Amino acid sequence: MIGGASVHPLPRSADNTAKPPAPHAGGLSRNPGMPLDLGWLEAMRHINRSALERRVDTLGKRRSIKKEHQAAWLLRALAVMDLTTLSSDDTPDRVLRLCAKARNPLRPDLMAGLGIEDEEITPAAVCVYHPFVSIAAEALAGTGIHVAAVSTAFPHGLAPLPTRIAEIRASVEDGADEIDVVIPRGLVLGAHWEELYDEIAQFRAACGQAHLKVILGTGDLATLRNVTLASMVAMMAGADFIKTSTGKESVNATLPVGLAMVRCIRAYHEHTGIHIGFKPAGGISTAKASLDWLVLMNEELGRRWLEPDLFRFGASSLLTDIERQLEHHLTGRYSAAHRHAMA
Ligand SMILES: O=C[C@H](O)COP(=O)(O)O
Repeated sequence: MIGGASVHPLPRSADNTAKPPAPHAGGLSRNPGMPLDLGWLEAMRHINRSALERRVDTLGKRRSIKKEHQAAWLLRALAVMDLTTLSSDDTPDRVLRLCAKARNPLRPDLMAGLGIEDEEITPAAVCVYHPFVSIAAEALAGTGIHVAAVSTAFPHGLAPLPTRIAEIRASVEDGADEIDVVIPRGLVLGAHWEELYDEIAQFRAACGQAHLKVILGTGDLATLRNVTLASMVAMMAGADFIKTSTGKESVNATLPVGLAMVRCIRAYHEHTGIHIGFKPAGGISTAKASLDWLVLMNEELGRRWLEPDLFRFGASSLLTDIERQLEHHLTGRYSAAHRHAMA
């Protein structure tokens, strides 16, 4: 379930320069979904790619994050992270090490240097394949760190529908409270919107109380129009989050695609009053990239969408660079990546 994990300071205003305020503590109700509205889809078809690209170009240029606030933003990036391992050679030991890292993501000397040794700093969730869900759930019990399972024949989504639905149920049964499903990209490429809607609605039902994140596999979708229409269908069908990529496509999360998706989230919110979360994932491995995404969220959707119940990074190696940058912030020096436990 999304919400409830520890939250950390973040800049207050949309100018990306203000000091961190008190943490926000609220949780959210689920997205109940709505009937498939083909007329609304029709109205969303016209995408101005160059306008989106121009907007992305302005991010971070017009208003850069002040140096003295960078550490707070990096801690925010950590707090909204789904710390992920999705490798073919994953083992129970690796997942246990990842969970230990999630419980204590920063070295004690960094925590002390930043003056946050008394705070609970954790990523929002650990994200794993189904066979490791029960191990992660046990290792993270009582921490408030969520357990996310990738599901529905990740990364391609090409197993029979009953198999994919059974996989969701099995992961929920094993203790996952967030389910990251993939869609069959062919349903988007063939404009089979009713079928896509029905599948996602069934995924939503199978999740029960677990929150549903819908991975679009944007690198496979060919056009920003497809990304937009798939985002809208996913939200109408009951997605609590929409997520860019699996990390396995040849094109990962990009800012123009992210911008198109957050504008869909804004449109859905304006139309229904419902807050949908956003999870860029795949290839986000540097602190600098994470700041670009945070600025995008802050400027496009506002501060509310910087909380872990509405924003996540899916990332397997980002934490290592965040630690390095925090160390640099404190000491003016970079240490070797191997000094950081996830390297
Ligand atoms: O959902 C998370 C992604 O699979 C992580 O991708 P990454 O390994 O490129 O960070």
